[in-house]
Amino acid sequence: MTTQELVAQIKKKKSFLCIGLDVDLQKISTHLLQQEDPIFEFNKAIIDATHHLAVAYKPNIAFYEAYGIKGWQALEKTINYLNKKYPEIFTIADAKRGDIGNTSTRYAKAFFSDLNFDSITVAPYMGEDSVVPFLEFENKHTILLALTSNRGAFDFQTKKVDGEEVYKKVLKTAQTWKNHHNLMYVVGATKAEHFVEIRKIIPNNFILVPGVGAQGGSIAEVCEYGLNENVGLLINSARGIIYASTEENFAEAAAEKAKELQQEMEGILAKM
Ligand SMILES: O=C(O)c1cc(=O)[nH]c(=O)n1[C@@H]1O[C@H](COP(=O)(O)O)[C@@H](O)[C@H]1O
Repeated sequence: MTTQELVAQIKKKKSFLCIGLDVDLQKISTHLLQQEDPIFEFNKAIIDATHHLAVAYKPNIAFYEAYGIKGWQALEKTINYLNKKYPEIFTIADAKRGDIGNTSTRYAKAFFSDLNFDSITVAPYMGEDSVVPFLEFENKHTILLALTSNRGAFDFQTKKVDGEEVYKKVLKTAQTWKNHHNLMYVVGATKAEHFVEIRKIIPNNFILVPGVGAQGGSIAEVCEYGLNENVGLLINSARGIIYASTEENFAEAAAEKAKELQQEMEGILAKM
């Protein structure tokens, strides 16, 4: 998917909501456990109930790998379902990969060619040659971790090297890489006060913002300095939406929660 197509979808739906599909069999409605593939049935119900309110879905791969081959099959069915039934949706494989170039090439093949995701999250720690194999794919997007939502973000990312925070170095350096227009970045919603500085370095790139809902981040605070003229934000919530109810009405409850967030976003977009 091109960035222009993503922006068009955001404007049409008046939403920049990304729903995290982080499925935990211990949290889903027990009636689904009798199904042959409860993970996929859960995702399908959530997607069908919320696709008009969200522009992106982000399955975190850990939640599938944790169930072995069955989890991987459920992931494959989920991405195939999204691509076939809702091709306008932007899909994110939250895999946080990155290795020596030869190995990153295989990760890129797995998520872009085989599974056909539009994007993947990648850790920048191993540097340029670990990221470029992802960037080489036309109309696929590499979402580089910059300033993450967790407490550990302060262990390395905000430490200064030569007078500058490491996460700022990541943002600046990655902008010099080949095909850097295929880059998006992750900045946690819990780090809203950093968006002024971040937008000075990357005024144009999309930023994936996890951490609203269960982690306590605020959409309004992120938007105050995070928006750009193309909107430029994808705000993700997983647990806050998909476990709004753990009963049989889980999909309707997820849709209600997603609608709340979409309406907040619509109000913000109306003021742009
Ligand atoms: O890359 C991510 O998506 C990510 C980066 C980050 O800094 N913080 C973060 O929470 N995430 C992911 O975003 C999702 C957040 O889920 P909830 O806290 O349930 O909304 C999880 O899949 C996390 O792994």
